[in-house]
Amino acid sequence: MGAASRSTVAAPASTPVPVDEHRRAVLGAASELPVMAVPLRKATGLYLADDVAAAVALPLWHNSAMDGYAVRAADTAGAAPGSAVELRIIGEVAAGDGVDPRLERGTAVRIMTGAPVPSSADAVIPVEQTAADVVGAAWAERRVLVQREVVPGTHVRRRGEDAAVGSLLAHSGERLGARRIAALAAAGVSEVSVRRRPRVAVIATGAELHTGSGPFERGQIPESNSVLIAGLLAEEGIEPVSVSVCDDDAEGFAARLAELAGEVDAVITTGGVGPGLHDIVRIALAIEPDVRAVRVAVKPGQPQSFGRLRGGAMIFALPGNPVSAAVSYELFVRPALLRMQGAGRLHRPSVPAVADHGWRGSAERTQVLPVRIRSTPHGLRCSPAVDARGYSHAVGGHGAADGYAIVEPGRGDVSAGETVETVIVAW
Ligand SMILES: Nc1nc2c(c(=O)[nH]1)N[C@H]1C(S)=C(S)[C@@H](COP(=O)(O)OP(=O)(O)OC[C@H]3O[C@@H](n4cnc5c(N)ncnc54)[C@H](O)[C@@H]3O)O[C@H]1N2
Ligand code: MOO
Repeated sequence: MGAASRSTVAAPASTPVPVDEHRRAVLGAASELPVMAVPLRKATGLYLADDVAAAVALPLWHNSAMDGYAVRAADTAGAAPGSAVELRIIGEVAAGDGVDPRLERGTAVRIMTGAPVPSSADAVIPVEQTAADVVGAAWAERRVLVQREVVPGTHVRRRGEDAAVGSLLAHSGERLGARRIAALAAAGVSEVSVRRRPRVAVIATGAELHTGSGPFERGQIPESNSVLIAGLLAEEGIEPVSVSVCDDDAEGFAARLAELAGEVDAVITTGGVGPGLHDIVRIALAIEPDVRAVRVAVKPGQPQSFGRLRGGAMIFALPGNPVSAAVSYELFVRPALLRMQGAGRLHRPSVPAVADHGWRGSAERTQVLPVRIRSTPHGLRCSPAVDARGYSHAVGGHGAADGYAIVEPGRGDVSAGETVETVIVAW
């Protein structure tokens, strides 16, 4: 069936759906992806599907926090500048040494930072707090002068004080960032259970789109939405399996969708969701029973479709206006992709910022305004990165935005000095 014969398909229902309601619907349609075991060192950026316990204690051994002397604290009783206690040095333990020299009364062991503290010692004296060794030919002939009394535990990092064996170091739903991965590596974990990353295809639609560097014939524009969406995915650690640009051929687009629907977990399209004659995405999706066209009460990003294609993949059909596509991705697609990965946190934190300049608000829709955000000693300040009167096309200004101001419907205009909620998306 050609584009013309489908152009009578109804445009999205005209009652706009509030942002929260649409987000709930999108998240409700997103299901978690399968769990797999991966080597810890390959798991950066993935989300845990299980809690993870420390396989070994942290630290693993009582060990020295200083280069110095391992002693029995009781042997230093009475030590003071001017009345030093002399201890006989019976050996040395460096980091990595497996030796466990036995300290008798009045003895000490030269020890390095990180080396296991001998079982019979209970404190470490930093080398700076001792007087020079009396050097002889062998360890047994050396002496150290201690000028300060120490209590048991001094400069000893106790086994398990950071984390006991079996204690939970990470929880299901948490992202494996570098810090978390290092903690698990230190605790002897070598493999983790995670959800796999979504396989995502990106299709930008529009006959005007030119993917080269020009020259541009009248009506053509440089294509940027596929670059945007692929980049946003990459920021989340998702490498799209395919990125394509498709002209306004409804049949070709439908065939491509059918092909992808069995191969990927999600398809993200941009453009072609409006009520125009050539809005082929809306037209092609009209025959999909589980895909819904909606008008969301958001500015920008009103017309969009989402749901599940018959082949199984989720589809997010975003508006073609670049800022509308970016805002829709941020509000709806990103949380859905996170839900698919089993992430515990689906939304970025909202942070208040004071408006440097006022702007025109939106009476009926949630306004998502690209803003530049700056940090001051008195908190965050923000100013519009685009002209708030109309910016869904303003891909240039949007590129300079650090985040979005989220202004609830009905709030009206924002005046300079007022506080607004923002989400930071680039810093
Ligand atoms: N009669 C009506 N017209 C429009 C309505 C409406 O309600 N009634 N809604 C407007 C709104 S709001 C939006 S948003 C757009 C949605 O339209 P489409 O999704 O069909 O987007 P297109 O028409 O394909 O493109 C819109 C705009 O964005 C440019 N674009 C598209 N794709 C790209 C790309 N990959 N890279 C760069 N720029 C792109 C395109 O050239 C257009 O300028 O509909 C309004 N109209
Ligand atoms: O919803 Mo459109 O995205 O306002 O430009």
